[in-house]
Amino acid sequence: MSCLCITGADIREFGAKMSGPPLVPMIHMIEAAAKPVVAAIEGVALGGGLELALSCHYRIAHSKARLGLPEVTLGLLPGAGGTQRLPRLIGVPAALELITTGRHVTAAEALQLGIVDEVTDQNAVDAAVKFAQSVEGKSLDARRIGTFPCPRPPDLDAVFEKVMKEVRRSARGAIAPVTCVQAVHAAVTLPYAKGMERERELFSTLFTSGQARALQYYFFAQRAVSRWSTPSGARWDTSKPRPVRKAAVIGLGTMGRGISVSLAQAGFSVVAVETQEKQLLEAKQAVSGMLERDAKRRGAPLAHGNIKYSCSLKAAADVDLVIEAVFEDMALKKAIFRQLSAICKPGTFLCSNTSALDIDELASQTQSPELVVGMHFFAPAHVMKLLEVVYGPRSSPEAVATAMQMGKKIGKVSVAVGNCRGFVGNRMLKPYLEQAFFLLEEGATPEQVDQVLEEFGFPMGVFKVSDLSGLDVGWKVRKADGLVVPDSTGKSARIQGGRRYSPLGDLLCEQGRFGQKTGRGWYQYDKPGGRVAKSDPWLHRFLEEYRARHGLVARRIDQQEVLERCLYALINEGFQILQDGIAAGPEDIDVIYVLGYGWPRHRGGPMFFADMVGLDKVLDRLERYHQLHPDVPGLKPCSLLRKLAAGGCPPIHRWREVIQKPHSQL
Ligand SMILES: CC/C=C\CC(=O)SCCNC(=O)CCNC(=O)[C@H](O)C(C)(C)COP(=O)(O)OP(=O)(O)OC[C@H]1O[C@@H](n2cnc3c(N)ncnc32)[C@H](O)[C@@H]1OP(=O)(O)O
Repeated sequence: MSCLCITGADIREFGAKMSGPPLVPMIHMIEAAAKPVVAAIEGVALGGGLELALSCHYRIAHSKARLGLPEVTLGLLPGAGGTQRLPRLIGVPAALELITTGRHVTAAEALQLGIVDEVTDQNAVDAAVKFAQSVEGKSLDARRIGTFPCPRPPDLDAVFEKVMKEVRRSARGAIAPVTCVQAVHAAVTLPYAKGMERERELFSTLFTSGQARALQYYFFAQRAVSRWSTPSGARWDTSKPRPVRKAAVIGLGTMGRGISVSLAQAGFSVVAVETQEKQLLEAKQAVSGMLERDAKRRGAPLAHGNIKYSCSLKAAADVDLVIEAVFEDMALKKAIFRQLSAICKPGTFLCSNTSALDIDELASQTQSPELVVGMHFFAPAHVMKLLEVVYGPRSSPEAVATAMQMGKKIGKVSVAVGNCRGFVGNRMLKPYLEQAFFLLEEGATPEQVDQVLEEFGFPMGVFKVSDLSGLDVGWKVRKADGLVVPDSTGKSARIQGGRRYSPLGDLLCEQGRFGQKTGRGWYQYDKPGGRVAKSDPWLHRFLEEYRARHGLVARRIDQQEVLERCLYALINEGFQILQDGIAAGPEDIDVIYVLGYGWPRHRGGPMFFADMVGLDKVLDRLERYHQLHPDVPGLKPCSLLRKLAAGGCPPIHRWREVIQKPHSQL
C-alpha cells in the first residue's frame, strides 16, 4: 500500500542539487514488485506524484482528489515515465491532451479515462486496503503498465502531424508542449526501454532551458504577489481584511457587466447600478446572458439571484464595498465618489475601476479617503485573471487587504501597486506603443512590427491590439492631455513639450479609422466589427505621404531593432516603476504583464526577460538608442537599471536588496 498526496517534485530544487532518491529506479522497482502495490490518492497526485502512482498496480482515488501531469507548465515533460505509461494506459489522444496542456483532472474524470481503478468518498487508504484484499492472489502480469503495448492509432502519422500543428500554434514559441508530443511519439514507436531513454534525453534538453527557468520563476512569482507590501510598511501579514458580503457596481458598460458577473459567480450579493432605465435593462439582459452561458459551460448553478438592479446610487447605501466602473472621466468619477461618500454606510470601501486616473484625487472627494482604493480589472472582466489593486497615499492597509482578498475570492490574481498615471500595466504600455509609432515613422509597417512581436510570443502585435481595443480610446486621452495640436505650419506636431511625439494614431482617428469597430484602423476588416485583420494598401500610402510631408526618409528596420526598441522601452519603464516604489518587486510587474498584457509566460515577464538577456546588454542597447533618439526620454536608461548593471547585474531575486524604497505617507 502506498498513500499519495504528492504535488510532484520540489520545484525549488530544480535550480539546485536535488535531494532524495531518484524517481525512475524507484518506479521500476515498484512496478516490478511481486506483491501488489495499491496507490491510495488523497489531495493531489501531480507530476512525479502521478508518475509514482502509475507505477503501482492499482490506483484508488478519493473523490476530491486531483490528478495531472503539469510539468509542461513548468517548461518540462513528465520525465519519470509519464510520457511512456500514460498513453499505454489511456490511449494516445487522451494522454497527449493531458500531457501537452498539464490540465488537472478530477477523480471522476480520472476514473472515466481509466487512470484510476476506483473512486471513494471514504478514507482512500481504507478503501485501498479493502481493494487490495479483493485482488489478493490475482496475477499482476496485466497490471504493469510499462509492459503494455502502446495502442497505435491506425493513422499514426496523420494523428501526430495534426497534434503537432495544433500544439505549435497554441504554444506560441514554447518548446515544452512540442517536446511532450515528441516524447509520446516515442512511446508509440519505440519499445518501452528505448522510449524511456528518449524521454530522458528530451527531459534533459528541457531541464536546462531558459524557458523552464522562466516558467518556474513565474510559478513562484504568481504566488509571491499575494505577499504584498507598500513603501510605508503596510504588509499582507499584518493587515487584516474586513469581510465583504454585499457589493455594488456603478456603471454597467462592458467593464461593469463583467465585474458584476465575477462578483455574482463568487457568491457576493450585488447591487448593479446604471443611471438610465434603458441602459439598465440592456445591461440586465447582457449580464443574465453571460451568467447563463458561463453556468452552462462550467456545469455550475446560475447566480442570477445574487444581483439586484437599480437606477439609483442610493441602492448602494448598505453595501460593504462599491466598485465604480463608469467612463474614464475624472469629473464624472469625482461626482460619483462625492455622492457615494454621502450615501453609503460608514466604513464602506469605495473602489474605482479606473485604468489610469489618480486614486488620490478621487479619495479627496470623500469623507474617508482611507477607504478608497483602485480595483483595476482587465477586459473582459469576468474572464481575465488579473486585478491591479491600487493604493493611494491615504488608502488604509485594511482597504488594500480587503480589495486583495476580494480579488482572490473572485478568482483573480491580485497585485498591489502604487498610484501613478496608468499604475503599472498601462504606464509601461505607453513607451512600448510610442516606440511602435516611431518605428512606423522611420520606415516600418504595422504588419512588420506585429509579426516581430507575435514571433516573440505575444498573441497579437501592438497594432492588432490597438485595432481591437479601439484607437479612439487613446485619442480621447491624448486630446484631454492637450497633445493633439497642429504645429505653426498647420501640420500635426511631431514635437510636444520638447519630446518627440507621433500624431499617427490621431490622424487615423481623424479619418474615422477607430479599428475593428469601424472596419478600418491599422488594418482593414471585411466589415465594421470584423475580426480578421488584412493588410491595407491605403494605410501604406498614408504612411508614405506622412513621411514625405514631414521630410522623413524610410529606412530598412530589422527585427532586432523592432523588438529591442519596443520591449526595452517598456522594460526601462518597469525599472522606473520599481525605483519609484510603484511596484514592490519585479514579480509584481511580470505577473501583471503575463496575465494582463499577453506577455508570453515562457519568457517569464518583462523584468525576468531583462535578467535573462543581461542587464548590461539591455543598458547598452538603450544607451545606443537614446543616443540616436535624444528627444525620446523613454529610451534614456533609468538609474536603477544603471545601478543594477554597475553592481554586477545581480540575479532577479536579489534586485529588491538594491531597490531604494521612497518614503510614503501611508
Ligand atoms: C525529476 C522530475 C520529476 C517530476 C517532475 C515534477 O513533479 S514537476 C512538479 C509538478 N507539480 C506541479 O507542477 C504542482 C505545482 N503546484 C500546484 O499546482 C499547486 O501548488 C497545488 C499543488 C495544486 C496547490 O495549489 P494551492 O492553490 O492549494 O496552493 P499554492 O499553489 O499556493 O501552493 C502552496 C505553497 O506550496 C508551494 N508548492 C506547491 N507545489 C510545489 C512544488 N511542486 N514544489 C515546490 N513548492 C510547491 C507553492 O509555491 C506555495 O508556496 P509559496 O511559498 O506560497 O510559493
